[in-house]
Amino acid sequence: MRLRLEHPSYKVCHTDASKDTGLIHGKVAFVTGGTQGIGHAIADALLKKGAKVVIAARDSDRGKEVEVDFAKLYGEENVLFTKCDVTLTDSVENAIKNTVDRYGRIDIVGNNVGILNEKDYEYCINVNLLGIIRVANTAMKYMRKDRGGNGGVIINSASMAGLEPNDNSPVYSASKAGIVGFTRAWGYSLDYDDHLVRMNCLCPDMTDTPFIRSLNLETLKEKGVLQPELFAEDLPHIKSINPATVANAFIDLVEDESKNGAALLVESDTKVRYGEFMEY
Ligand SMILES: NC(=O)c1ccc[n+]([C@@H]2O[C@H](COP(=O)([O-])OP(=O)(O)OC[C@H]3O[C@@H](n4cnc5c(N)ncnc54)[C@H](O)[C@@H]3O)[C@@H](O)[C@H]2O)c1
Ligand SMILES: CCCCC/C=C\C=C\[C@H](O)C/C=C\C/C=C\CCCC(=O)O
Repeated sequence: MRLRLEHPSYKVCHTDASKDTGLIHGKVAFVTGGTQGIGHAIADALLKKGAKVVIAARDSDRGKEVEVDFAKLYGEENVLFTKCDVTLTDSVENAIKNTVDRYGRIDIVGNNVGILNEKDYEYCINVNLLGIIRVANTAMKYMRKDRGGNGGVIINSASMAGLEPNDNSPVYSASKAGIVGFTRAWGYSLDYDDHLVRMNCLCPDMTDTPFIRSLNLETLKEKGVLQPELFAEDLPHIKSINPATVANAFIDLVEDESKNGAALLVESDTKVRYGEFMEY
């Protein structure tokens, strides 16, 4: 049971689509897992602010549907679906190459894919942690200013579970804590002035997406979650966050150029704040 006190540094995060900070309008974004849930909300928020968005996902049928839907709203020149499985290096390289072939550059990465699977822990780490590293390292090659890119920002989807123990899912928690460490280490990189790529992460609490909606006693057992009965009982009582709130936090991390190596905690629809870490 978590004790959630009012924190003095809660901030208001709302996307003003008409405000042009010069960091999103006309820029090129690559969003993994962009066909549903948080990734879809991030893609939508970026398109609203005038970015060109490449949606990278495994399911081509769903991907093409989402491409058509977004094209109707934001113009077909501004959206592209590309097939991508984040566990496969060739697939990630191909998806990022498709992005650069179509739009000539990458400025923003929504590095968002993640799953829950305590049973097949190697696969879970492969998707959640190695997948994030694979996408970030591959995008970096095209984004780094010192390698011919334009700099930019990579935002990794971690979780509150990476900061406080999600006691039902230690492997998931470990993968997300790994993402927080990866992000913070990049944020401290001594050659930032050369590469000019910021890296931040999002740490949302339970968010109302197909991922969370698919959880019930049977699926929790299938995924090897600890004490599934206890958590299945809790699930209907949890108030999930709106994915649009998480997308607004994402936009904040892109537009606030002072943030590098930061973790933005989305605790509820009204409680968003930056994580505070020990300084040495
Ligand atoms: N929903 C939450 O409560 C919550 C809270 C905190 C963090 N997160 C994190 O946010 C991210 C998005 O979560 P969501 O709730 O929108 O999930 P979701 O399952 O609804 O969407 C994730 C998408 O990623 C895709 N995907 C899975 N494996 C893939 C692979 N190998 N390659 C490419 N795509 C793959 C899925 O098919 C799906 O389309 C995840 O990293 C998740 O861990 C979610
Ligand atoms: C009711 C729990 C069902 C199992 C959920 C499993 C994974 C969810 C992953 C999301 O990323 C959730 C995000 C944050 C949860 C973080 C910490 C939970 C701490 C446990 C508690 O509430 O006491």
